[in-house]
Amino acid sequence: MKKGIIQQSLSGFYDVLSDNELYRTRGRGNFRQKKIKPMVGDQVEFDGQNRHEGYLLKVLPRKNALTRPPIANVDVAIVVTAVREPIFSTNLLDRQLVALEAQKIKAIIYFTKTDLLNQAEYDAINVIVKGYQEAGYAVIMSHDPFEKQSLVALRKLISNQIGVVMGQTGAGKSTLLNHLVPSLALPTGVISQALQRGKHTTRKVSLLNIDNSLIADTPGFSSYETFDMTNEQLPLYFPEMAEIGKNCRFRGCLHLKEPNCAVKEAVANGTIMESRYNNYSQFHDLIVAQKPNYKK
Ligand SMILES: Nc1nc2c(ncn2[C@@H]2O[C@H](COP(=O)(O)OP(=O)(O)OP(=O)(O)O)[C@@H](O)[C@H]2O)c(=O)[nH]1
Ligand SMILES: [Zn+2]
Repeated sequence: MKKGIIQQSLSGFYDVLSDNELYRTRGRGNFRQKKIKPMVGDQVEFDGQNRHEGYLLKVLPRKNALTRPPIANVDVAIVVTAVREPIFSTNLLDRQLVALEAQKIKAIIYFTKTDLLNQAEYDAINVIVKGYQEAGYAVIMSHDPFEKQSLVALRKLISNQIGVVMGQTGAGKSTLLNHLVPSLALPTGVISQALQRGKHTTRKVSLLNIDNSLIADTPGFSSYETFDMTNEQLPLYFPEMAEIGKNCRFRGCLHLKEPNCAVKEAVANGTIMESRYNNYSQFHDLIVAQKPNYKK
């Protein structure tokens, strides 16, 4: 019996990385009965020899799991966010950040396509960048999106961890990974001018060796609808609101209609970004309307 990590999953096969070797395995028959669905990032026990098909014997307990992209046991996520092509939306960014907070995954926001902006547009995005930094997020943005300094900063933030690159299709996830490690030579797509979005060039989740880290490239999405949480949990997943919300008059304040709400005050005086608050309130209503209501 060996131990390893699922590096990729393809039509019923799981490639397991163990001591720098890859082993091709299949799930044991009883996985299906037990409703065990192995995921990339799973720590597993398996039987196998090189160049022979082996068997996954056991999936070890997960510390976390994302549904979109599907991956388990992630320490850090690089949220690749294009400032245009596809159009930038704080709403989509906040949806991803909430999903990451819920799974206790550290987020790094990496802006791409800044080379397509004029100075005034760049300055406008920079205000948003400052807002996210003040909310506690690591943000990487520069005029030249893949300049050395940005890549060095990113390397430091992901060093020695298991990570995932996520974001809209066409945002530049594979392009970023190719800049980090040119020998990867991952295929990259084109942006459809008509749809102003990418064409799903990356089709599977797979972990790649990047320096001393394992980072997954993942297929992009065009919308992000995952809210696996209750409306009471949601405010905890906006870290700046969770912090300031300690001063609200009511415990469990949802920062909506309650009086003496410290969060609403902070929005009014500009300490909390208005866009974050508006997104929060929209997500809150979406979760309440979600049927059946998600219960932990
Ligand atoms: N000008 C400019 N083009 C970029 C930048 N980043 C990516 N691109 C281009 O945008 C297109 C899409 O990039 P990809 O790296 O394939 O995007 P992706 O996020 O991996 O897309 P999916 O695999 O579909 O999820 C390619 O033509 C890239 O060359 C950038 O910072 N500036
Ligand atoms: Zn409040």
